[in-house]
Amino acid sequence: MNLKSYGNEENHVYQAQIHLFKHIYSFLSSMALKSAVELGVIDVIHKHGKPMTLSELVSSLKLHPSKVSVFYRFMRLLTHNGFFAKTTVLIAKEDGDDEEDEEVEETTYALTPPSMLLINGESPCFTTIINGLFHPSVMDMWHSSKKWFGEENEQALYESANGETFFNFLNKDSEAYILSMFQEAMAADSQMMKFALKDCNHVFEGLESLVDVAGGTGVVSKLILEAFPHIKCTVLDQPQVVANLCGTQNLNFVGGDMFKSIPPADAVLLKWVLHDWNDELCLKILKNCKEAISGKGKKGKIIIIDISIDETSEDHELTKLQLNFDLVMMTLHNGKERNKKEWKKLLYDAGFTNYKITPIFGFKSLIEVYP
Ligand SMILES: C[S@@+](CC[C@H](N)C(=O)[O-])C[C@H]1O[C@@H](n2cnc3c(N)ncnc32)[C@H](O)[C@@H]1O
Repeated sequence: MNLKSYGNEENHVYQAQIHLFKHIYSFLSSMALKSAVELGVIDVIHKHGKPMTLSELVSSLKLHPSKVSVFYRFMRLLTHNGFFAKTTVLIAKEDGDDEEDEEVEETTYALTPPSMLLINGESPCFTTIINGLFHPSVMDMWHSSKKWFGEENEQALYESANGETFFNFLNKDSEAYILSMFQEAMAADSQMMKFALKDCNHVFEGLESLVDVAGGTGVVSKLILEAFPHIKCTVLDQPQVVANLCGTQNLNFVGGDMFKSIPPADAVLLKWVLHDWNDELCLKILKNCKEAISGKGKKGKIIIIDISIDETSEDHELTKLQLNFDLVMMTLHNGKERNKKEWKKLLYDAGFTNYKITPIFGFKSLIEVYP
């Protein structure tokens, strides 16, 4: 089978080349975004409080004056990709004589909603996800993928390439900043819950207690408590994650191991947790969750927030993002994003009898599970 079997029309060949090159070159868009974050372009425009001209940006960012034209082209791609919005303004140009100053047209760059998610100090801020995903150990592992595909073991690509698991790398003392960077990235995503909570209030109504399993620094629990202050929330995570965290009257941090046991409650929340693990380990977690809610009989519930891949969706870009997430989970720690059929099997295998999947968190879904 070759291109000729599709006919010789030029259009086919050109379209094929465009498709191919789009994918080969797509990493440049990611890299340009990473550089924009590193340079501080987004923070500088945010602090300026209004759109900035190219020369204002070059001077605020302390770029070398010889880089003005390359910086313009860099901003051109990022603007095309939707991270900056361009407007033209008239700026008075002083010409030194007594005559009225001449006005010249200049382009200014403003932030857009996607770049506003990358402002340091604002909430949510996703720069830590960029720093984490583009860490050299994560980027470089891809050079070992051929070796990895030839190996019999069950190591993730990250471990095969770097000689240690991704979670070990996060937990290493010498890399403490990496663990806090990861926790910050998770916390940023959790902040997004505040936009969706109103759509899923019904899920938390009537609950007296909730365990946020692998709940990190407790951002989601705190948001739930803002809406439902009477719920007794327990955040269970690894001892080193919760060691220095202070609870409140209704928020309790517990260091433990979700594979061993989970404190009892009316409901268990698993946000962005099951996608980290293979089916065998997810079954262990889910069975412990089932045990934790057993005191509530048929009324206990598990609330899962994770991706449910929909390959039939007409939103091709959304599905692509979900499939990209699946590769991140697969290569970093043998986790996986699941489609509807895979969720059904996993939940029934864990002994649950009833569940409902609702896509309400952008690319993620709310999955309500009952015994
Ligand atoms: C992807 S993060 C999700 C954090 C949080 N649920 C959120 O959405 O922000 C996964 C979490 O699992 C925690 N974790 C890993 N192994 C664990 C274990 N055996 N018991 C409890 N928590 C664990 C990690 O420390 C991390 O906080």
